[in-house]
Amino acid sequence: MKKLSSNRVFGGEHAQYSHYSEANKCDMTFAIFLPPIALGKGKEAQKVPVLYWLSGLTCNDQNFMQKAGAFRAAAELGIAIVAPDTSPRGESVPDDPDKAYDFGLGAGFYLNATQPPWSAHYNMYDYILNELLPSVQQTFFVNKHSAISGHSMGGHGALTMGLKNPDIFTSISAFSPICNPVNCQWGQKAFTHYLGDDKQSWLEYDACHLLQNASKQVPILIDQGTDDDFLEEQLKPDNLIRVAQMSDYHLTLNMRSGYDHSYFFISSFIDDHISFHAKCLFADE
Ligand SMILES: CC(=O)Oc1ccc2c(C)cc(=O)oc2c1
Repeated sequence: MKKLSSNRVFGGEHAQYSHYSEANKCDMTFAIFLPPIALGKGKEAQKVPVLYWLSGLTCNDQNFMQKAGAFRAAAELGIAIVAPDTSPRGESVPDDPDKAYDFGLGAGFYLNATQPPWSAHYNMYDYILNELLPSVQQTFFVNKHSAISGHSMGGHGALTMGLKNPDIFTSISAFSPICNPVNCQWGQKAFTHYLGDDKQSWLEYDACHLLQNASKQVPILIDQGTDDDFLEEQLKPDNLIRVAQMSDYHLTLNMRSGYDHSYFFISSFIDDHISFHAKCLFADE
């Protein structure tokens, strides 16, 4: 693993690293925030839990770290934050021929592609679960407790990865998530390319389907702006709420009046999400 940058922030450290991913067959960059307590400032260092943050379309490891304003709360509560990139990258990695923002580079949709040419590199699900999590565990002063959050496409990633791995993630949260990708244009385009025409195979990465079939109720918090341009056509939180009610799955959805899809919205409520995860991450201490 190679360290690319380091900054002191709120008494902790923000750093970027690069490492080779076997799943994605390319180098992947990720960012990590370590709170002061994990660095042992003046005292003995303590292992801290980790919040994984999955960013949305067009983003990389830096958008959340530089815009969300999450470090004060994470430093005070003693939580590390890890933000991976949103897709494989590099000369050998294919991109959308039309260079659209909703597919290809910057749009990995946190799944394992099964269709060529995408399947050679677009395996973000395996990368995060089987490579990034173990590497973070081995390299940094963190404990085994993990939670997951994300925005938009990354909210879809947080919901699907969290629901598929209820024994790994203590809690799931999302801002403006794509809640039902099999029923929206962003999801249908990406899933057709990455997974093929068999719509049955898409369900493995659809939060509504996964929630309906969940074996365990992992706590879920969602915040959604009412003035989000993508709310009706792409995000569809009502579909998730309907399934949750039918399945008796208790989740919290806050509709936030006047907020849009941007990091202005995320930064306004990120402290609530960090506190929500802290309750679950520290529950057995
Ligand atoms: C930095 C930033 O604003 O990120 C951003 C903007 C727009 C979107 C859209 C439209 C979708 C998504 O999944 O993520 C996303 C992220």
